[in-house]
Amino acid sequence: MPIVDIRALRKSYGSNEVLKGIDLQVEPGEVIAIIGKSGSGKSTLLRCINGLEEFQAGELTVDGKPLLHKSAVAMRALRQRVGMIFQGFNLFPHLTVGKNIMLAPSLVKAKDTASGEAHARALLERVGLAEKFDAFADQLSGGQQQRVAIARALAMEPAVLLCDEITSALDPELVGEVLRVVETLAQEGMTLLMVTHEMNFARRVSNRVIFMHQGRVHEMGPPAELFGNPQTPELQQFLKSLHD
Ligand SMILES: Nc1ncnc2c1ncn2[C@@H]1O[C@H](COP(=O)(O)OP(=O)(O)OP(=O)(O)O)[C@@H](O)[C@H]1O
Repeated sequence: MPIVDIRALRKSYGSNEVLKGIDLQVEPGEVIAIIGKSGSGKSTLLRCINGLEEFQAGELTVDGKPLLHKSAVAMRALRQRVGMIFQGFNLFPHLTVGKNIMLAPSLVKAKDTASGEAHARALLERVGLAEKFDAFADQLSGGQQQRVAIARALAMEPAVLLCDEITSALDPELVGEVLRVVETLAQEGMTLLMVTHEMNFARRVSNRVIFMHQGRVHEMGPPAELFGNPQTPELQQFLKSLHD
């Protein structure tokens, strides 16, 4: 059963139809890179999957459960299954790294503070920041903050992790440390959907690449095919534009 199953999804902002019938099945453990020009609907698609945006038509299920905006209970359950990391890290700057992670709902619910703290420390270890538990979030580099954001998302033990241009706000020398963490998660079997401008990463780590154009999945395939032998003029032009 796919972890994410999207059928004929349509989403408009007023009269502007931004997603024009998306079909996508994401299998467990798959790593999917979503590429395309600005405005093609990449972020909107991710935001629909985690329930941040309502859609007008189509079906979307996560882990077999339909996403129904009318049911608050269903939406809460869904949010716990879908982790999302953004370009901005969205940490509380004046709280410690440990406190930031312990604010994740699953850790707030931990039986006692000690078990919540132990879990938070283990998550920090996974992103290579064990020694930063007591540091304040705003004292970390952008790359470190993004790794904390990843640790916080992992606290929910999500069925799928959505990444929306998570390295775009970073200085170039900090990109690698964040991508390495994501690559490790991929190797560990995490299901990942990433909107990214990091084409080398997409080529190397993803199982499938989706090229979005004007609100549609315009081309989709294994990275070697999509990058090596683009079929449509739109993708050819997009790939060429990256080198200009
Ligand atoms: N909250 C909103 N209200 C109205 N229109 C929106 C909203 N969010 C996005 N849009 C419009 O939807 C379209 C798709 O936007 P989206 O952010 O999904 O594209 P994108 O491919 O992720 O672009 P980028 O790479 O620049 O992030 C754009 O035309 C955008 O102007």
